[in-house]
Amino acid sequence: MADVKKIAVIAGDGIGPEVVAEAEKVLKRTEELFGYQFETEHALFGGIAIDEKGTPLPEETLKVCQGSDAVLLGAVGGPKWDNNSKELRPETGLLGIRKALGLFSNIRPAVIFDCLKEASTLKPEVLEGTDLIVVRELTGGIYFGEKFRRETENGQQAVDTCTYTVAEVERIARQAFDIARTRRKKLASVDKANVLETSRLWRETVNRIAVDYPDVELEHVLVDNCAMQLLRRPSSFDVIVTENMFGDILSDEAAMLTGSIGMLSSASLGEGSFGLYEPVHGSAPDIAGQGIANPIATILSVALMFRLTFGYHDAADSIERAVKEVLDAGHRTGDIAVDKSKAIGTIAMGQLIVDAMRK
Ligand SMILES: NC(=O)c1ccc[n+]([C@@H]2O[C@H](COP(=O)([O-])OP(=O)(O)OC[C@H]3O[C@@H](n4cnc5c(N)ncnc54)[C@H](O)[C@@H]3O)[C@@H](O)[C@H]2O)c1
Ligand SMILES: CC(C)[C@H](C(=O)O)[C@@H](O)C(=O)O
Ligand SMILES: [Mg+2]
Repeated sequence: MADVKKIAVIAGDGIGPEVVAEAEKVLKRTEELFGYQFETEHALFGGIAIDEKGTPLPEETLKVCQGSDAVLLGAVGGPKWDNNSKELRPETGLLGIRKALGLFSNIRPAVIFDCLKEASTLKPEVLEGTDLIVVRELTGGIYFGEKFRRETENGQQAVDTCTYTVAEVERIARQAFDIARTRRKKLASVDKANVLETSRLWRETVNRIAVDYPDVELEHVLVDNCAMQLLRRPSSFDVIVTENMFGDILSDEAAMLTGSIGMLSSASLGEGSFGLYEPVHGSAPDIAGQGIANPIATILSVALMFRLTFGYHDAADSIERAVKEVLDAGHRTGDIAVDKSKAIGTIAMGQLIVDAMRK
């Protein structure tokens, strides 16, 4: 019997449905070319789920994800829901789904396509050879610590708590070391150990785990310095491992090395092969509905799904080669176009990539 892979598709808000539609065409083309079989099931998530179901993460959406081999996610959020209470925010649904599915590790590769060097705001010679992965801890830290407000004699006070346990740091550190082992064997652990207690625990724990990985060169970098070094010497980084909020910020910064946040894919993983795949970017309300969003981050997220969850390396290679070919041929969406007047739209870019896929 054919091995049919179940994929939950949660397109979300803003440009989410626009870029996910192109990624679904890539799934279809993969079936035709390679004979793999996918069964997709769509579910409501984010702002649209708040509007239609009264909650950003409906129970049935979670069930669809839990009953699938992988999840393909677009993006959530938008001004319409920005003033809602915490429970009725699309972003709360995103944190909820990551936690509920046990996705503690978020892999965000930033790879430079040679032909896009001129699209970056950095000088081409600084970018030369840049190929890094941010491994972001995804279910701990200040995102998930206790939050509340209280009245004080100086008025209202808001509290966000940052916590990490040794076990939480250990599992993400091991994963980052394992990834580094398959690459250039360099790991930068990023923290703020000069100020934060969670960072001191982070550093101690990473140092302890490092003993099991003598072949991997480890450096500790303070987060403010890392933000600067990423622009100064991006090619010297191989794998960067860091806590939740630092990883959020540094991965958006790393996106600009590649020319646009519209290029950055991601995988969120737990203990097994199950994964949630999404572009690093958000719902981009400023361009939503115009058909101009770059679908490449989402399409490359499908390639990551093939590699990391399904082991379909031939299909992943095909997608990545197709993206490179289309870019090499000079096709650009507005975010990566030097000459904006020649930019093509989301659907045109998606179709070019689908057409360039080969066995
Ligand atoms: N994973 C997610 O679902 C996710 C991630 C980040 C932000 N968000 C949410 O998205 C909303 C907008 O956030 P933001 O504006 O800070 O970040 P954003 O990533 O949505 O947009 C930042 C900038 O990048 C551009 N951009 C993003 N993706 C693009 C693409 N594929 N092609 C071309 N240009 C692209 C946008 O037009 C915008 O100018 C907020 O509600 C935020 O909470 C969601
Ligand atoms: C939308 C938001 C909650 C999310 C995060 O901070 O994790 C986003 O910025 C991301 O990078 O996936
Ligand atoms: Mg982010």
